[in-house]
Amino acid sequence: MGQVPRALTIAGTDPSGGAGIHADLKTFQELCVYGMSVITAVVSQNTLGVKTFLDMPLELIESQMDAVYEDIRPNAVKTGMLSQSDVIRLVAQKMKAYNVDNYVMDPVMVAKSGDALLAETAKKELVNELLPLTTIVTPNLPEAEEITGRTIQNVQQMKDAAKQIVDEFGATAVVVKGGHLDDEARDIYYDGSVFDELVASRYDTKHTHGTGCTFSAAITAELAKGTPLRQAVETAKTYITEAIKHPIHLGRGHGPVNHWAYRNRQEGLSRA
Ligand SMILES: Nc1ncnc2c1ncn2[C@@H]1O[C@H](COP(=O)(O)OP(=O)(O)OP(=O)(O)O)[C@@H](O)[C@H]1O
Ligand SMILES: Cc1ncc(CO)c(N)n1
Repeated sequence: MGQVPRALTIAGTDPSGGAGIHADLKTFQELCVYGMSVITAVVSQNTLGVKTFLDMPLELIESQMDAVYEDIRPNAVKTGMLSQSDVIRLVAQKMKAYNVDNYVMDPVMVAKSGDALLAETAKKELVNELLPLTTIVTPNLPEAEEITGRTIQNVQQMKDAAKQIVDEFGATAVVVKGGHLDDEARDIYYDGSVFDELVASRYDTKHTHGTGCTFSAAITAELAKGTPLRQAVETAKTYITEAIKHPIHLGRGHGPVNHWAYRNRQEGLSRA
C-alpha cells in the first residue's frame, strides 16, 4: 500500500466541535485523508457565539509547523483563522520556506455569530502576503467584499470579484460562496480562464456553524488525494450540501453540520 494522503489545517479551535480545526479534521477523516493540525488560537466558542480567544505565541505556531514538516509532509494545506498580522506573516514565511503547494485559504474574518476572528488591520496582510500563494481561496460574500472593496449583491458582481481576486491579487483560483445570497446556494468558481457555477438547493436551517471551514477542508482533502481542482471543488460542494441537508440538531444556536451525511450518501448509492 502506498502512503496515505495527508492534509494539514492551520486554524483556530472550537471546543463545541463545529468549526475551525475540529470541523477540518472531521472532514479529512470522512474523506479518507490523514489529518494534522497547527493551532493558531484557542477559541472559547459554541453554537451560540464566541466568548473569548487567545492567540498562540508566534514561536509556538512556528514550532508546530516545523514539527509537522520535519516529519510527515502534508500533500495539501488549508488555513482558517489566522487572527492577526504577525501570524499571517509568519505562516506566509513558513509556507514559502517549506515550498508548500496545494494551499487552500479560507479567509476567515467573522464567525457565524458575528464575532470578529481577524483583526481589522490584518486584512491587507491576508491579501498581500498569503493570497498570492493560494491554489484556491474560498471567501463568502462579506469576505469577498472586504478583499475587493466591492459591493456584491448578485451573480455578476460575484464574477467580477472572482476575476479581481485571481487576475489582480494573484490567487490561482477562487470560489466566491453565495451561501448568504438568495434562494439557491450558488457559488462562483473562477480559475483565470474558466468561470463555473456550483448550484445546490438552499436549505432553510440554522445548523450552519462551520460550513465554510468544512467546505474548504473538503477541497483540501481532495487535493491531498490528487483530485484535479475543479473536481475537488465539486466534491466539496456535494459534501457540504449533504452535511447541511441532514442536520444533527445539536446546540442551542447555529448547530454544527453533519459529517456522516456524505459517506451515508456514497454508501447508499453504492448499495443501490
Ligand atoms: N442554507 C444552506 N443550504 C445549502 N447550502 C448552503 C447553505 N448555507 C451555505 N451553503 C453552502 O455552504 C458552503 C459554505 O458557504 P457559507 O457562505 O455558509 O460559508 P461561510 O459563511 O464561510 O461559513 P462560516 O460560518 O463557516 O464562516 C457554500 O457552498 C454555500 O453555498
Ligand atoms: C476557529 C474558528 N474558525 C472559523 C470559524 C468560522 O466559522 C469559527 N467559528 N471558528
